Amino acid sequence: MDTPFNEEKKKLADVLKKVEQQQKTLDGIPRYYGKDPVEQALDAQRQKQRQNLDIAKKEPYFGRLDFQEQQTSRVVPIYIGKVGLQDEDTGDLLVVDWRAPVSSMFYSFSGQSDRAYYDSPDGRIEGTVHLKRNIAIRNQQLERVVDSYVRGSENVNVTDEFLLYRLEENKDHRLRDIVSTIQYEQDQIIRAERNWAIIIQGVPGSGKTTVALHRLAYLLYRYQEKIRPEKMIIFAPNQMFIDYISDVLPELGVGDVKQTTFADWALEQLEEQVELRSQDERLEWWFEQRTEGTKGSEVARFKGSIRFMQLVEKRLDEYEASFVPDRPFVAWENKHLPAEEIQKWFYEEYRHEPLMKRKERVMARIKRWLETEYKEIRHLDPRREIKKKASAQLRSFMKTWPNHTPLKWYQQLLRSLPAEYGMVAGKKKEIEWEDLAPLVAIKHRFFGLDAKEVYDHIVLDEAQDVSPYQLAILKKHCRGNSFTILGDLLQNIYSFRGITEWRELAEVFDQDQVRKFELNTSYRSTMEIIRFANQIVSKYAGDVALAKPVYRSGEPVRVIHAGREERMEKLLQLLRQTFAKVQSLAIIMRTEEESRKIYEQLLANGWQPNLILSGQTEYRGGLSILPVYLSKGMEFDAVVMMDLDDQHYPDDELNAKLLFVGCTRALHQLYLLCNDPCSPLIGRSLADAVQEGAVEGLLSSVD
Ligand SMILES: Nc1ncnc2c1ncn2[C@@H]1O[C@H](COP(=O)(O)OP(=O)(O)OP(=O)(O)O)[C@@H](O)[C@H]1O
Repeated sequence: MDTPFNEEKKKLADVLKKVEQQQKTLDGIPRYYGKDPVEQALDAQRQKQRQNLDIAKKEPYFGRLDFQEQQTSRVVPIYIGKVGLQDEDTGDLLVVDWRAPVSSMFYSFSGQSDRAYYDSPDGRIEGTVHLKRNIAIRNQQLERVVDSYVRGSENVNVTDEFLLYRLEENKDHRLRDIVSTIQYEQDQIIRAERNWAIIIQGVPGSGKTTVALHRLAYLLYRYQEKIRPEKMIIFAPNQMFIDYISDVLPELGVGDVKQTTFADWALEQLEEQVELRSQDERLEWWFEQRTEGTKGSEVARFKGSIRFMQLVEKRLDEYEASFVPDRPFVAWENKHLPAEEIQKWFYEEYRHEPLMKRKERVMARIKRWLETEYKEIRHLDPRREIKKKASAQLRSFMKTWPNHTPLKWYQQLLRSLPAEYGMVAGKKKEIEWEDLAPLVAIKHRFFGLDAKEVYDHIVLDEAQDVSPYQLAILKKHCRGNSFTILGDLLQNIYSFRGITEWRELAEVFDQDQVRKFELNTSYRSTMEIIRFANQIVSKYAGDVALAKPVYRSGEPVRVIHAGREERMEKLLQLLRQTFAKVQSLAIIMRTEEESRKIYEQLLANGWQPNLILSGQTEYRGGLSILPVYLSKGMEFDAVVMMDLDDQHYPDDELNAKLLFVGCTRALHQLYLLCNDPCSPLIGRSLADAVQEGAVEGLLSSVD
C-alpha cells in the first residue's frame, strides 16, 4: 500500500498537470478590449480564472478531509485550497475553496468524535469524517503530510503538530495568510454574519489582523453579489503597517481593497480645508518626556467622546434652527415672499438635504419665483430695472444667511467652550488629531455624505487607539453595520486619545448589532516569551485576559546585564551571534532619539540597519531599529529590547504596556539588555519567570 506521502505526491502531480492544461487553454484566448458587455464579462471571468490558476499553481491545496455524507456509502476526499478548481473534462471539483461551506469542517473538526456537519445553502449536511490531513506544498513540491485524524486509529487530535511546524518557521518582512492552519475560534470570527459589528479583544499575536483580513476574503466570497472589494476599507494605525500587511489580501486572491489611516481618510473627506498638526511633538511628550499632568490628554479624550459628539450635534441643531432669517424677502415694492414660506421650503420640503444644499435650493427657488413674477409686469423697461433691483435684493438677502465653512463653525463652537478646549495656537487652519472626527461630522451636516464613500464592510485595526466619536463617524459610512473592530486593551499605549474599555466603542451601536469575541491564544511567540511578557503587564491587566501560549517551546528569554560602557559591545556581540540565523531582528529602543543614536553607532560598526521612525511608509525587514511605541502590530524573529533600566522603564502603567508590546513582537528569541538599576518592571517579571524556568538569568552574558 502507498504511504500517505506517495499517495499525495501522485495526486499533486495530477492536479498540477490539470492546472497547467487549463492555463494553456486560457493563454490561447486573447484579451477582449471591445465594447460588447457580454464579451467584457466573459473576459473578466477569464482574467479572474487566470489569477486563480496562478495562485493554485504554487500551492493548489493544503488540506484534505475524507467525508461520508449521512445515508450515503461513498467516502469523498475533499481537497481544500485557497481557490476552487474544477476538472474541465469531468466537471468534478478538484479543489474546494477554503471559504466554501463544506470547508468549514476542516477548521471545526476536532477529532473528539467522527461526526461532523456543515451548513450548506440547502440546509445542514451531516456525516462522518474518515480522515483529516494537512498537506504542505511549496513551489509545487510536496513537503509534508500530517494526518491529524484517521478514523479508527488511536492517533487523534494531533492538529498542533502541523500548526507548530508552521509557527516555527522564520518570517520575512510581510504578514502572511494562514488558510492552512486557521484555528476554530478564529474561524468562528471569519465566518461570522455580515451584518454584525464584531469587536475582537485579542492578546498579542492571537491573529487579530490576520483574521480580519481573512474575514474580508470570506465576505467577498460568501456575498459576491452584494459586496465588492472597492466597497471595503481597512483602517490601520500607520502607512508602514499597511505596507507590512499588504501581501495577505493578494495572497488570498483579493484586490482593490482600500487601506488607509483614519487621519488620511478624514483629511480626504475635508478636502484639504484644514492642516493636521504634526503629532510628533505630542507623541514625544506622551512617550518620552511625560511629566505629571494630563491636561492635553483629557481634552483629546473629551473631544473623542460621545458626550462631545452630542454637544456638537446639539449645537448644529441650534444652528439649523436659526439658519433662516426671520424676515420676508422683499423683491420690490409691494412684492415679497413671506418668511413663513421660505422657512417652510427650508425646514419641511428640503429637510432631508444637507444644510448648505438647502440654502442653494431655497435661493434657486426664489429665483424661479422671481421669474414668474417678472412675467406679470407688462412693460419692458420697468421690467429690466425691476429685475436688476430684485437680483441685488436677493444677493443682499442671501448675505444675511449664515455662511460658515466647517472649520470656521467648529472654531466658533470651541471658542464658546471653556478655554482649554480651544484650537491649537499656530496656523489658522491647523487642527489636532481629535478635531478630525467633529470636523467630518460638521462637513456631513453642511454638505452631505457622498454615496461613493459608503462602504459594504469596514475593518478597524488597533481599535483601542480609536475614539468613539471616530467610530460613530465611520458607522455613518457603513451599510448595515458590517464592521470588524479589533484590538487589545493591554496594548492601549495611546490611551490619551483612545479607549480604555470596549464598552466605549460598543455603545456606538445598538446592542443587538454587536458581537464581542475574545482571542486569548498567542500564536506568534514561544511559551517562554509569552510567560515573561505576561508577568510584566499582569498588574495592570484588570479584567483583560492574559495571553495563553501555544505549546511551542523555544529558547529561554535572555536578560543580559550590560552597563552603560559595555552596552554597545554587548549588542554587537549579540547581533553577530543571532542575526545570521534569522530573517528579521528588531532592536527596540525607548525613544526616537535613542533609536537614531544606536542607528548611527551600528552604521559606524559596519551594519546596515533600517531605522524606523514615525511617518515611515515602508517596512523592509532584515535588521530594524525602532522606538518601542512604533513596534505595535509588527513582528520579528528576534527582538533585542535595549536599556531596561528604571529611568527608561519605570514602574507605571504606560511603561509596563510599552515593555509588554515590545516583548510580544518576538516570535522565537527575546533578549533584554539591562542596565543598573534594572527596571522594576522586569525585576518583578524576572523573579516570577525564573521560577517558571522561562528566563535564563539576570547576569547571563553574551559569550
Ligand atoms: N492560526 C494560525 N496559524 C498560523 N499562524 C498564525 C495563526 N494565527 C496567527 N498566526 C500568526 O501569528 C502572528 C500574529 O498574527 P497577527 O499579527 O495577526 O496577530 P495580532 O493579534 O494582530 O497581534 P498584535 O496584537 O500583536 O498586533 C502572525 O505571524 C500570524 O501569521
